[in-house]
Amino acid sequence: MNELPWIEIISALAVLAGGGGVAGLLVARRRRRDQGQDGGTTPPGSTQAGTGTATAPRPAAPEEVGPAEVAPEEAGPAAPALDTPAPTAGRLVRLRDRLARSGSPLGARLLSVLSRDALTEDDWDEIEEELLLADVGAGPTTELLDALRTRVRVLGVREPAAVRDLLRSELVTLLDPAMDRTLRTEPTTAEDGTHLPAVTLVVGVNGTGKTTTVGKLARVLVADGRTVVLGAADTFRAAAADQLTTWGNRVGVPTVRSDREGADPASVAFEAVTRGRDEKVDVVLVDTAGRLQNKAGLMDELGKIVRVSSKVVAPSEVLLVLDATTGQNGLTQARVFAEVAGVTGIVLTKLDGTAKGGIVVQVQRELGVPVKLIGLGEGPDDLAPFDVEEFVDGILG
Ligand SMILES: Nc1nc2c(ncn2[C@@H]2O[C@H](COP(=O)(O)OP(=O)(O)OP(=O)(O)O)[C@@H](O)[C@H]2O)c(=O)[nH]1
Repeated sequence: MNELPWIEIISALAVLAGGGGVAGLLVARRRRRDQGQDGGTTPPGSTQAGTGTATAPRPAAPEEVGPAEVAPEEAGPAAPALDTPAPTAGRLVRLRDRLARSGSPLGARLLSVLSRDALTEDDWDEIEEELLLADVGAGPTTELLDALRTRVRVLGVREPAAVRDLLRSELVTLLDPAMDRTLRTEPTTAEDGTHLPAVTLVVGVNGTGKTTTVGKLARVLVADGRTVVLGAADTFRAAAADQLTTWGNRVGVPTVRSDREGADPASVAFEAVTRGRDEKVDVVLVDTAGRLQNKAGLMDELGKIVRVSSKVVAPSEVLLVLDATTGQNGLTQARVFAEVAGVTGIVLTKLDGTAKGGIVVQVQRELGVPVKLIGLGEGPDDLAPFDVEEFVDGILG
């Protein structure tokens, strides 16, 4: 029997096996990259079902520094290759279809009514109902209706493109584009030359997406070239610190945490801010608990965190995380936090899962504080700086 065909078959099998291996590696690598960036739908530390339960193991042994109960979490030698977070610029445009996908977007529904031939009182009632259902709030709804009625009557606008422009400009006005939405994340220098990191406290009721937002915000800052330290001051739920550490590790950001459940959150915040100062880091992001039963307890805890951190450097941002799907209930919580914690900006999460985008208007009006960031999904880079015009274009579909 001729040996040549066998040699060829064996070589061919070897090539196939080798090639398959390379292809498999490429697929696996691409899958990992996709999960880490745009296409990823599973954030670190959360379950597939998105329940927020931390499943990730603690990746590195903590190194003891500072008071015995607080230990910083390092990226560690076993940490996987770092992610490259998606650039911040253009994120809202990239995620815009998430707004349009959340049921029928408010803008599109309004447009369909406004484009009818002759607008009757019933049509105007329908518009009012749409606005109220979308959580725009009673006051802003009346304002928008009045403005639209006047302009439709005075200008006699009829063609769809003109109606769209009209609605767009009224929605933009309602969202107050003049509000300052910049995140204060610039470090400063004290008179004696000490480096002072910018400190951002993230507050809000549990389950709104606080820990996830801190993780995503760290990625936004890293994408913008900032150095970051995380402080896991949500010591109520031990898994929150694990979740945060995992987020940090993915972008090479250390987490200061306590291994003792129920440890003093103010002491963790203090250690995080101190580390940020000593290591000349740009921004310290502090996650807090917020599941306190009453206002007095909340006031005590947040007040203490602010007081104690301010011994090193006072927070330049207090971001309140609100779940857009909770409507009026969220607004009540927001008022309490705004009163207690001196909120400087709102992060509205889960706007991808609701047709109630109007909550942005109501929250800003009620609290007099701008929405600075919005969450549009569970992927690690699904947090975008809020931009009024891009948002309105999103809800107009
Ligand atoms: N669809 C969607 N889900 C989000 C968004 N932001 C956060 N989530 C999900 O909301 C759930 C709760 O998020 P967490 O960050 O654990 O909430 P938390 O406020 O820190 O909760 P505690 O740590 O228990 O106080 C997680 O499953 C997140 O993935 C968003 O913008 N869109």
